[in-house]
Amino acid sequence: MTAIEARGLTYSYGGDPVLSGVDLTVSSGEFVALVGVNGCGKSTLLRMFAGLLRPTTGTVLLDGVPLTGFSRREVARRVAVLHQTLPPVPGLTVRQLVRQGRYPTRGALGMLWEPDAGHHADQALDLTGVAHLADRVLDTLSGGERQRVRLALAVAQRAPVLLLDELTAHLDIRHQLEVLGLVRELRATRGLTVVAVLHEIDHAARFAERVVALHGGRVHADGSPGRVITPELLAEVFGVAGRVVVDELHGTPRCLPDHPLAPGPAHGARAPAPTE
Ligand SMILES: Nc1ncnc2c1ncn2[C@@H]1O[C@H](COP(=O)(O)OP(=O)(O)OP(=O)(O)O)[C@@H](O)[C@H]1O
Repeated sequence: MTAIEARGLTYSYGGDPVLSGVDLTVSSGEFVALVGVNGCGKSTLLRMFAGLLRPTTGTVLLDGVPLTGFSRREVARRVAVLHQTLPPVPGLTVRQLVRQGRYPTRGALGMLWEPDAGHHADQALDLTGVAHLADRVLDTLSGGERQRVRLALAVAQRAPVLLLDELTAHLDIRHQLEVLGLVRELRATRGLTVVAVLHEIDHAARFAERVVALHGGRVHADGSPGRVITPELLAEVFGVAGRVVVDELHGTPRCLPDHPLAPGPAHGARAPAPTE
């Protein structure tokens, strides 16, 4: 079943379009990695998937229904977003945030009416490895701790679609592997659909089953990591000459970037042949 579909999406913040004709279908239960250079529109696309931005033209469909047909609460029941920032509420603790942050389950008076809300929040804190931080005040947390709390907040929402932007920002290598492994596990155990912006191509290769590369406002490549992550992609999309080898342990591609290609005509050229 299709979870999210983008049909002919364009978006402009006022100047030249950032996205100009994005077509993308994400099936239920898929883990899709979005890759591309800084500023190519990955976050913009995720924000449109979450209903936070309206496309200039084109349509986003959730479960086959145009997003515009859902209220904000209905969207939030279906789609959880990893927020870029935590609310600047003085004195708010991690547990309070994750319990109260379950926006879609709130009643008219802003009270949590779902009997399991506290349990789900505590479970999300456990799952994301931040239970020990539950009583800490948000603004005392380190960057990496805040990042994992943001993930707990998204997981606590228990929406079937998880949109993750900058998931591994601020995390050390162990925590990067842990959160990516956790997301993969959630996808397997809860059948979540995951769309994640990943800057580390090797992470995309290792953890996602499908990689979508945005370039020039469109989908430039879309397929399994083995098909999409190639020296040509490094050259055409990232402007980098490099090699791609197969990681024998995981059977996934691994990039060995060598040097930036000269800007201009060289960008888009094929990467040089591997050297010894
Ligand atoms: N609110 C805004 N107003 C004007 N321009 C914006 C706004 N938000 C983003 N942009 C511009 O739109 C383009 C796409 O931004 P976006 O954040 O979607 O890129 P991205 O691919 O997620 O980048 P990065 O990898 O650096 O996070 C960039 O050129 C950015 O400067």
